[in-house]
Amino acid sequence: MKTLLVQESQKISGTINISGSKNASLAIIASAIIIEHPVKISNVPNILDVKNLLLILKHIGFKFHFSKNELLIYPLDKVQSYLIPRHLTSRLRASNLIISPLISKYGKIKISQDSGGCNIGARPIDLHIYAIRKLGYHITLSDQNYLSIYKNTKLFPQKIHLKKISVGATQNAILATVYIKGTTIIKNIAIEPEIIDLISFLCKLGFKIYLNKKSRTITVRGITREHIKAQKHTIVHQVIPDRIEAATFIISTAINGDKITLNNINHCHLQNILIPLTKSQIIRYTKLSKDSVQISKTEFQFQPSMTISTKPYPAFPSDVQPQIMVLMCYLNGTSKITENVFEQRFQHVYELQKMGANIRIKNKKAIIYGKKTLTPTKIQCSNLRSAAAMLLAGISSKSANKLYTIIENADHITRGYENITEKLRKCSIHIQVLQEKYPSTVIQDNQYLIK
Ligand SMILES: CC(=O)N[C@H]1[C@@H](OP(=O)(O)OP(=O)(O)OC[C@H]2O[C@@H](n3ccc(=O)[nH]c3=O)[C@H](O)[C@@H]2O)O[C@H](CO)[C@@H](O)[C@@H]1O
Ligand SMILES: C=C(OP(=O)(O)O)C(=O)O
Repeated sequence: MKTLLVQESQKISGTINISGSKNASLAIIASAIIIEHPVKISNVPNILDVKNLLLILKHIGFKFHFSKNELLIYPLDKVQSYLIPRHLTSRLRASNLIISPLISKYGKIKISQDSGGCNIGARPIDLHIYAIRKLGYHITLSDQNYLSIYKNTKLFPQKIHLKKISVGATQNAILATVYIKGTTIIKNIAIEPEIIDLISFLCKLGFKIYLNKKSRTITVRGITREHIKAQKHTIVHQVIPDRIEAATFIISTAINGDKITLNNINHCHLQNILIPLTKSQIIRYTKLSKDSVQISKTEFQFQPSMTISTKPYPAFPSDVQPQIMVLMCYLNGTSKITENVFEQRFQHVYELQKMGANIRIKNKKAIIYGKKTLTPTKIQCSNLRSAAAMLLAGISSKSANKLYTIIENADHITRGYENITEKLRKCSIHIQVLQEKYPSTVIQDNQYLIK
C-alpha cells in the first residue's frame, strides 16, 4: 500500500480540469456488454476501478482500446467465460453491474458475490436480485457465494417497485429489461446524474428508455437485438464530469482558500454542494462559462456551522460526507451530519480525532465541535472517500515544525481520483508518494518528521 506525505499549505489555488465521472463510466462500460457495434466512450478517467472493470470485460472476451481517456469497445461474437471469479469481482463494487447486461444479451452468468469497493456498510444486492427475479430469470446462490442467473423461460414485462432507492439496483433493473418485449415500469428509482448518463448512452445505442424524474419512474419499451443491430454506426458518448471529485476540490478551497478554477464541471450536478456552502457564507462561486466555475473562500465572518443530511440525489451525497466533515472541524460553530445512506461511513472520524478533531458519534449522527486546528500525525485510509478526507485534513493541518501528515493505505484514492497528486501539486500543495510505509522519526507522541 502506498503512503502519502502531505505538508500543510497556506492556501490552495490554481486551475483544475475535473476528470470524467467514475460512477458514470463504470455503469456505461459495464452496459457496453450489450453493444452490437463498436462504441467510443470519451472522458473516461484513468483510475483503478475502470482498469479493474476492463479486466472483467477482457475475461469475458471483449476487445477494447483505452488511451488518453478514450475507450473504444468492440462488440463480442462469443463469450469466453460466463464465470466471473472472486479475484476479479472483489476489486470493485461496480463488478455487480455486469450482471444484467450479460444476462440480457447472453442469457446467463455465474458471478462471485464478494464484490469490492468501499467498505462502508453491508451493501447487499437484494434489490437487484428482486428486480431480476421478478422479470422471470432463474437465480440460485451456491455455497461459495456465487450467484447463478439464467434465462430458462420467456420473460415478460413487469411493474417493479424498488423498496429502497438504490443506484446499482436501478442500473441493473434497467439493463435486465431492455430486451423484454412490452413495457416494463420501474418505480422508486435513483435519479443520480450517473443514472441519467447511462440512460442517455443506452438511448444512443437504440434502446427505448423514458425517465420521469419527478415520479422517480422509468419506462422501458423492450426491443429486439435486430433493432439494435440495424443501427449501423459507431456510437460516440462523452461521460459526464465527476461531481464528487469537483466537490472534493471545492471543499478543499473552502478550508484552505484562496481561489480555484474548476474546468469540465456541470453546474447543475454541483448545486447540492454549492448551495449549502454559499448559504453558510463559506465560499463564493462565480460561473465562468457553461462548464467552468471559480470558487473562492470567504472569511467566515458570520461564525457559520453546517447541518448536512446525506440522502439519494438531489440531496447531499454520501460520497462527500467525509470531506465536508474535515471542513466542519474548522468552522466556528457546532455542525451536524446525519449519514442516512451507509451505516458504517464514519470510519474517518477516528483518524480525524487523532489529528485533534472534536467529533462525537451517536448511531448515524455526528456532532462536530468546530474551531479546531488539525495537527499532522500518522493516519490511515479505510476507503476511497475517507482517503480524500485524509488528504484534505493533511493539507489543512498546522504545526509549529511544519510536519508532514503521513497518510497510510492511500492506494484507496487511486480507485476514484485520476492524477490526484499531480492535480494537488498544480494547486501548490506539497505532496510526496512513497511506495512503502514510511520509516519515520518520531519527534513527539504520534508525530513524524521528514529528515
Ligand atoms: C459504483 C457506484 O456507482 N457507486 C455508488 C453507488 O453505490 P451503490 O449502487 O452500491 O449504492 P446504492 O445506491 O445501491 O446503496 C444505497 C443504499 O441502499 C442499500 N441497498 C442497495 C442495494 C440493495 O440491493 N439493497 C440495499 O439495501 C445499500 O446498502 C445502501 O445503504 O451509489 C452510492 C449511493 O449514492 C454511492 O455512494 C456509490 O459511490
Ligand atoms: C462508495 C463509493 O464507491 P463504490 O460504490 O465504488 O465503493 C464512492 O465512490 O464513494
